[in-house]
Amino acid sequence: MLRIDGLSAGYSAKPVLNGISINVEAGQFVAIVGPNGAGKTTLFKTISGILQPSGGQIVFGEADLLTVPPAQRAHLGIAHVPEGRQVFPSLTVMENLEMGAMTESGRRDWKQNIERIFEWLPVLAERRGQFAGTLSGGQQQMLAIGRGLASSPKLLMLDEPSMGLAPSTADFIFERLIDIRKQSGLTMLLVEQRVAEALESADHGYVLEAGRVVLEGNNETLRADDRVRKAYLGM
Ligand SMILES: Nc1ncnc2c1ncn2[C@@H]1O[C@H](COP(=O)(O)OP(=O)(O)OP(=O)(O)O)[C@@H](O)[C@H]1O
Repeated sequence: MLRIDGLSAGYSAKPVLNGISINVEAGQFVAIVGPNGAGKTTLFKTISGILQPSGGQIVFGEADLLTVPPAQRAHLGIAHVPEGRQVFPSLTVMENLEMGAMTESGRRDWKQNIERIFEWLPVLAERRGQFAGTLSGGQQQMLAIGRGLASSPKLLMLDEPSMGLAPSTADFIFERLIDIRKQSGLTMLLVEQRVAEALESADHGYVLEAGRVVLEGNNETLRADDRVRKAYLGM
């Protein structure tokens, strides 16, 4: 579904991604893990078109994504749940979800989508009339995920959904993601600093360090890898 080949990107004179290659098959849950500053958010910005890469290729389905204007990428089926949630604080929960349904498929599937989103994330149904800015961090994260789902995406990209959340709340979010994926078969791409949780949730993973993929494998292989165990799992 998504093929990234030799991608390089950065900010002005600062290179961040150095020729990385990543594959996401339809229906897969792929996690990209790595330390602070490794380039995870930069990678997502490049996929959604916020940042123009300096080299490489991104193919989504049949489309050469780098020739598609950023706003059109959402219509192709890419939903980006950004780092730090970025919900619209002065809009209600329902209005935030409606903002997510601005794509053609989101508008078409709205009735069915909203029912499923409320089923998967019931707190959004309970608080549908509440201003998003008054929600807790965990609730805002669920709203950001719900807004992504409301666009009826083919690929849901999640940038550090656990950021700034208490471990128990983060665990709850990961459980919801596993459940949503199981029930919908949706393709998901996650970037995370919480390596253990990310590799438990996903079926395939990449370790990104200083803008390079240093390891790749299915979640079992990565969790058993000595380097991953020492550097990221505290073993
Ligand atoms: N707008 C920007 N301008 C210049 N440098 C930036 C910008 N955004 C990020 N960087 C730098 O690019 C590098 C990679 O940042 P990025 O946010 O992609 O890393 P990350 O792996 O997502 O880390 P984190 O988990 O801290 O978000 C870092 O050194 C960061 O300081």
